Amino acid sequence: MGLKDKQTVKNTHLIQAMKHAMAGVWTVVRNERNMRYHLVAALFAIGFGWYFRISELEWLMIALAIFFVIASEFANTIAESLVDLIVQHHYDPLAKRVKDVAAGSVLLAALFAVVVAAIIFLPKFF
Ligand SMILES: Nc1ncnc2c1ncn2[C@@H]1O[C@H](COP(=O)(O)OP(=O)(O)OP(=O)(O)O)[C@@H](O)[C@H]1O
Repeated sequence: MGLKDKQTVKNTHLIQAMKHAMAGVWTVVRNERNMRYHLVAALFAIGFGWYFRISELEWLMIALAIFFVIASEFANTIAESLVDLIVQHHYDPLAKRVKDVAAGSVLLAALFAVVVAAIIFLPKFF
């Protein structure tokens, strides 16, 4: 059960809903190249955090940055998919606007993550 089933009615129980949600997560990880870069960056941040024994507050900021980037990438994928569904790959200035703004939100989230990582880790290196 997942993205490939033909269900179009509401989920009837929690397990069914969870399976569809997990299929959604997997489809983003599998299909979005940028998502894989985000996950590698997150693994590095977690590795450095473990190595430098960062504080609880620093872990919270790293977790916030990681989830913010991932959530933005999901929103970006939703926007791209909806645009493609609506315009079917025909050029449309509004489609461009939606996709560019969605991509911009991922860029801003990634910048936030870089700033958080720099504030936490740069002093530990130098
Ligand atoms: N239907 C369209 N009409 C107008 N411009 C489009 C359309 N589809 C894509 N574009 C332009 O091409 C760019 C790339 O679109 P695409 O769907 O490949 O997203 P993407 O760059 O792969 O996003 P990401 O890298 O975040 O996965 C968009 O940001 C937009 O500027």
